[in-house]
Amino acid sequence: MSSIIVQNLSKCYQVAVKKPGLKGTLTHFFHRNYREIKAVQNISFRIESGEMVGFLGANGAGKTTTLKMLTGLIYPSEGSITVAGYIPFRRQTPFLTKMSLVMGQKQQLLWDLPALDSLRINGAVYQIPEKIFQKRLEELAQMLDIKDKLTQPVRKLSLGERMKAELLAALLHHPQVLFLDEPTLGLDVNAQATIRTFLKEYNQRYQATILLTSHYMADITALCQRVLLIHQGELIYDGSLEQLVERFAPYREIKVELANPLSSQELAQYGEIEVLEGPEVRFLVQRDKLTTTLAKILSQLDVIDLNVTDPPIEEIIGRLFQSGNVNVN
Ligand SMILES: Nc1ncnc2c1ncn2[C@@H]1O[C@H](COP(=O)(O)OP(=O)(O)OP(=O)(O)O)[C@@H](O)[C@H]1O
Repeated sequence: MSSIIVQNLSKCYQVAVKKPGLKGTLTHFFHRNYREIKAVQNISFRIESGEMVGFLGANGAGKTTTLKMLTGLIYPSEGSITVAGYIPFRRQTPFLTKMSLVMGQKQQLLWDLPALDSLRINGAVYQIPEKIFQKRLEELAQMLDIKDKLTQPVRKLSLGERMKAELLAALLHHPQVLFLDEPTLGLDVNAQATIRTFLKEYNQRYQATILLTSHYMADITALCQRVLLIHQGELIYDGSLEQLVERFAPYREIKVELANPLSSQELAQYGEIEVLEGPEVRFLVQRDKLTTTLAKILSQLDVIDLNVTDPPIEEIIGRLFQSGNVNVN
């Protein structure tokens, strides 16, 4: 069953344009000129219940705008959305109890109070009975390993601890659909990994549908088999991450350990030399030339060890962000 259905969704922002200087300010006061920003343009996709999908795009591509429309914070200019069977911008109570939005750069916990107080407020807002509240608190705090920090004022928590407490607050009412906008932003590698493990466990334990944006590809590769790629407001890819990498990694890396070192002149015929250190050499080879190059290396050189790897995924995605040159499946 589809948990999120988006059809021909668009969002245009009207932005007032003001000329510089006093004259510009006065003119602007009496007569405003507007410019249109097409933040999201005619995008359609479906996400099944329990799926965890990555939402990728460069800065300003339209991710947050889409998430805001999916959670009913802003109206779409055109198109339709259904989330857990509801139309988000109507903001009906049953809809609000079925979903949650966590933004890495915004917080809902009250700064000067212990997180537990904010959690209690959320418990009351969502009308969670005391027994269930205690049970969920215990369970989520344990999964997030944050129990002993909940009585401390939020301002005294580290960034990672605060993010864990934010997630706890967002999940107390057990939403079926979870929207995450950069949940690991600014966290160190260990804290990122903890959040990732938690999200995976939460998704599996409660079959929650999760749509996640992150600029850290490690989050996406660890959590999402499927990705949506948005470029200048348009959906340019909807499919598996694996296929995306397969199709758009233009070259592969061959790492070879030779029995005897050879000069770069002798090795140049096998591919572009990336690194040459004694008997170890790394070549960059076009994907379509991989098999012939491997055969040539193995038949002509005295090889002790050889392995083939893809270029880093950040590099592939970064290139796609720049070119936007992908066709939607
Ligand atoms: N409230 C707004 N008024 C006018 N323009 C806006 C508004 N919010 C976003 N935009 C513009 O819409 C476009 C999409 O912005 P959006 O925040 O959705 O991108 P994003 O993919 O989330 O980027 P980032 O990764 O930097 O957060 C950008 O050009 C942005 O400047």
